[in-house]
Amino acid sequence: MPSMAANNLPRKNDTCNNNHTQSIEAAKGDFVTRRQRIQQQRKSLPIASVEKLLVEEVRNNNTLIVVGETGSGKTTQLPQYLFYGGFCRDGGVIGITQPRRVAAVSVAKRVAEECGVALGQKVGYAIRFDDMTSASTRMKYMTDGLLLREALLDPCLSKYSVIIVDEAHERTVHTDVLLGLLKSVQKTRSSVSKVMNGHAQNGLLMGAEKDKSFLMPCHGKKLSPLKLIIMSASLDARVFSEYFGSARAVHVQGRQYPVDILYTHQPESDYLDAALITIFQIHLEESHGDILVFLTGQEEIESVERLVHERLRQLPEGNQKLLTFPIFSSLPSEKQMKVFMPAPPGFRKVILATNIAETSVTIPGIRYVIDSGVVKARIYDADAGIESLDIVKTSKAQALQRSGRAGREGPGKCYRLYPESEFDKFEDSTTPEIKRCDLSNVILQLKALGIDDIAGFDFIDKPNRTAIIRSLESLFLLGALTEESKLTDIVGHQMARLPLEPVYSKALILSSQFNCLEEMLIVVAMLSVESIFYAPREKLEESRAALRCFSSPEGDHLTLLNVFRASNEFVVKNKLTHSKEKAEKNLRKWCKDNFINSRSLRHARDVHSQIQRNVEQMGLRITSCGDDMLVFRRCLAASFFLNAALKQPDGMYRILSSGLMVQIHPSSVLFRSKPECIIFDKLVRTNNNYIRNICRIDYLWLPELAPQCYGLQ
Ligand SMILES: Nc1ncnc2c1ncn2[C@@H]1O[C@H](COP(=O)(O)OP(=O)(O)OP(=O)(O)O)[C@@H](O)[C@H]1O
Repeated sequence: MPSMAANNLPRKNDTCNNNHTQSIEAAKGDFVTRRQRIQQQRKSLPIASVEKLLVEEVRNNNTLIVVGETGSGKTTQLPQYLFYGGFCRDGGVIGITQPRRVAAVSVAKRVAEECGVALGQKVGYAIRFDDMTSASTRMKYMTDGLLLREALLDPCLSKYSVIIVDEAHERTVHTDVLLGLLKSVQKTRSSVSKVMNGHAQNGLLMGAEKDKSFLMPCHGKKLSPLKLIIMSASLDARVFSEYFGSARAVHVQGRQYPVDILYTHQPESDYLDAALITIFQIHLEESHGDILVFLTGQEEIESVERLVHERLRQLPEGNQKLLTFPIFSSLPSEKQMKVFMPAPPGFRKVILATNIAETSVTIPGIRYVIDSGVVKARIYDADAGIESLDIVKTSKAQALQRSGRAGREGPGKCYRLYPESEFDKFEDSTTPEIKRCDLSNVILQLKALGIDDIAGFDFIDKPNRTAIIRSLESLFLLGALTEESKLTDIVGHQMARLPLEPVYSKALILSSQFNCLEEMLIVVAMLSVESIFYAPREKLEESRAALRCFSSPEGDHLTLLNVFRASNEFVVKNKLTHSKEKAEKNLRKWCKDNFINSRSLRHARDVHSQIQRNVEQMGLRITSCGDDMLVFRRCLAASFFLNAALKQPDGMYRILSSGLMVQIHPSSVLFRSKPECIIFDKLVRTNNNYIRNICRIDYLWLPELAPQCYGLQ
């Protein structure tokens, strides 16, 4: 792989700089200083000294793999180099995909600032339900899932001249599907540009030669070949290069600042406690600088947050200047963005994050990283046909990314809460998600893109065959596919349009026939967020009493419905008598009094509005079943029948579709009453196989409502 030596010296003739000279001169005071500092910082990035070389490489190669250390400047700089290198000259857009929303938004903001433009003009972002782009946007940051959805409407991705797939090493399921799709689009566009000089066949052109089923309607558009750049800090360039037909790979050398890595001597039995101790060790002993802690999920983050506050109260006042900021995927975007705001003078910020802050993001002020060494990952048991979220060790690549979040503005330190010998045993890279997840959603999306031969699709890593078959089976049973594995005319297409897990989409579609879509919208929204209830250890009895006020003997779904409706009533009453701010404050208090997680409830309310818009656009009728909850439970049984389970003499449950033995999670309102037959929403594996979100059903409903699965044949 050729290496590009980088030096940190400022260069002459920085094009972007020249273009900005006028605006810099016009600006005053702080603004000028900040702009100058940013431009200085840009020039000192390792990637800056190879700008021209990189632009030449992209000009000469349709596909390029770019590998560079964390913080070398790939994500923020390369799109600008290409913009000024003329790649948008004919109105083409440079699309940069990120695996995560927070990265797409925060990097776009930074690049807009570097270019001295308003966000949404030359530089913009687009994530699900939030489009900050305009006709003049030429550098567009987005999630990889969003670009996949764009491909549904424009299979040739004709507005893009360049697509950069960033953080490809993460190998999320969306990244992998996108890579296969882009490879195909690239071939199609190359043939279109050739054919345009000759003949186009009814505007339909063949995609990848291998994938004969992939016909792409390009409507005789004049298209230039698509430039594709695959980018990452820790990427096995060879795998990607081979996949793209020996594509050229370049390595940008050099990192910005050193990061000291510190390990524990012994393995830690409780990483949460270890994280807490390390936070305070840094806070009390180390010089200024903010702290970023990697944990596995919302529950852990919120419990560490509570413990930090408790310990702070025990410290002398002078040492209490520590502020906590959580960040996890289900936190509303504007709350996520709070982590990027500087701490007030004299205060230190501690950010408690999941792996969503692991790649691409630069959080200003971070000097210390605490890495728990674990992550919550999707694991699919193809034999049982069940996906679960398990806590697993990170890979070396992930550990590297985590430490890379320090040392972006100055030298940093990374505290790994495990011994070095354990790090040596980590896998080099994370197993691609496509090899360990339920494929139903991917298959639905591919089918909607017109790709019928799933096993024949050119995946960089083929998913497990049993997993494909399992997912095809469950989509068939849900009514999304015909026996020939084609998308069904109505249900299949409707399910593909909804941005939800297939079983949730099915529940919404069915509920409109059962006349309980109003209730199902609420329940699907509440199921889409993590932990609505919280039960602090020291107030266990009070929190249980609060839960009893909402709980339904029929199960958790109806309990969640009661919570949502009670909160709605409270909001409506409050809106009449109070200002918006006061009403929101009151709702937070109501949540606190009732041991309800106000963040989660707010997120559920957002999801509810979004999916309500979706179903209205699809023309589904939103009606209510009123007090007839039997209808609603029957609708749940008709949708979640693959998750039906029967009580065994020992109080365990057997999942009917797979035979797997499971237990009701203690947080369920049905934990004690243990009905004979139930449906559940999720399987969580700890030491036991726990099922969560349970609803009581009648066993005899199953052959009636899901004869395709339980019919007597
Ligand atoms: N929002 C920001 N605020 C301050 N500095 C920033 C910001 N975003 C980027 N930078 C600076 O630009 C540098 C390069 O960031 P960039 O995201 O382009 O690097 P990268 O090579 O893509 O790294 P990674 O692979 O870790 O995402 C950072 O190290 C930091 O110094």
